[in-house]
Amino acid sequence: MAETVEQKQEFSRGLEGVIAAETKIGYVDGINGILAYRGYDIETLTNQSNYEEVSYLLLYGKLPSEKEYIEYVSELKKEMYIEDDVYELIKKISRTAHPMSSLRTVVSYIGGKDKTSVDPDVKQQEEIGIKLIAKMPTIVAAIKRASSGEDFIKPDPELSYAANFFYQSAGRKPDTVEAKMMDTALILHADHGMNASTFSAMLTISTLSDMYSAITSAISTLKGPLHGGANERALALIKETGSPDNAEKVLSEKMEKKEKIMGFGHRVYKVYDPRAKILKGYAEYITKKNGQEKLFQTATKIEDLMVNRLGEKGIFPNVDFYSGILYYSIGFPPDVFTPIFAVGRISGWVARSYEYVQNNRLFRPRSRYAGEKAPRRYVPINERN
Ligand SMILES: CC(=O)SCCNC(=O)CCNC(=O)[C@H](O)C(C)(C)COP(=O)(O)OP(=O)(O)OC[C@H]1O[C@@H](n2cnc3c(N)ncnc32)[C@H](O)[C@@H]1OP(=O)(O)O
Ligand SMILES: O=C([O-])CC(=O)C(=O)O
Repeated sequence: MAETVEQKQEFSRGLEGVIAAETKIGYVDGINGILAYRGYDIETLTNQSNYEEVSYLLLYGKLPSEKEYIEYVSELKKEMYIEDDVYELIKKISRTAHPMSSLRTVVSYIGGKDKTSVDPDVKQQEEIGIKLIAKMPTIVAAIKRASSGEDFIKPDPELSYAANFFYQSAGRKPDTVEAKMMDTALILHADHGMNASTFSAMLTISTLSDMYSAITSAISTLKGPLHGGANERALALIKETGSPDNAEKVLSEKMEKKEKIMGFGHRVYKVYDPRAKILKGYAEYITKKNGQEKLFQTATKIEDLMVNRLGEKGIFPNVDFYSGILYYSIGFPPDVFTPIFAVGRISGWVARSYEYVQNNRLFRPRSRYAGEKAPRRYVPINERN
């Protein structure tokens, strides 16, 4: 019998190193620690731009003119509201669900209300994507408030994307530094190559399913602790450690049990994640300002020990290690950290899914069969032991 593709080809566990798409959106250099969106490095964008502009850049491939910027922002403001039944749903499910599960359900529900999701053409996929970029902060803030038993706060059209998210979540307007920190965190999370959740969105849209479904898939994928879910667990580790003096003992116990240390390691970066460097600076600033220095000192002690032990293997803090301290210090509960990641990542999910579907080819890898050889003799039920 002729050899099949599965028998002939080497396979890559977890698709490591496999290049499955071409993109003009974002560039990740895991050896030199570089992350750039459309050619602009993240250090420049976080210093000089804002989330709305970065979102436009990811979607349309260029920085907007003043007119394009005003139009894009007003489109986001027009679409940022959610309806009363969505608030009701959020109230109901937030009694028991983790905020990431609520987010997944809410995006799916909104998709069910939108008739364009039935059989969208490519242009409609983009329009749905922009609606979701606009609504994401409103949805996540509402989930945060419902889970904490607080009343909802509607969006304020006078505020920027990041400030509005903060305002609806916290119930007060951010000061200038808080607004800048939130904006920076959202920019840093906006896009990151073909990470698992982005791949999940692209995979879904490659079947010509709709953008709501693609984003629902992405949220489901981001939730896991090996991906976006690590930020919540990284803070839990820092809090469990309690003080720098305990770090050695806590890490040794976990590593003896072969537990992964959350917020460390990366499939692509074998050096310090450039996003973690920026977030670490903000985490240091805000913990000092809020009298939570111990949290930061404990985190840096964990970092030092981890880098000493595993730096040679290319294991350093990733984006999820310091983001949690930052969010926590400005008042967000840990189970909302991964939904905040989703607020930032929504632009990348939409941009990459839209880019892909414009030049679509179904994703369909194969797996090597390692089971029993066919044909097996079928044993009737009364003869089986
Ligand atoms: C936004 C993001 O998604 S960033 C990533 C967030 N996830 C985390 O922080 C969870 C912790 N980290 C990890 O689990 C991993 O580093 C991943 C999943 C992110 C990437 O891992 P992979 O490329 O699949 O590497 P893999 O899990 O195979 O690990 C390779 C080796 O490094 C070790 N390693 C990797 N990360 C860690 C870690 N965080 N703690 C301890 N050891 C680690 C593994 O135990 C393995 O060791 P071995 O070769 O002795 O068996
Ligand atoms: O790229 C990855 O695999 C994970 C990651 O850092 C991200 O999605 O931001």
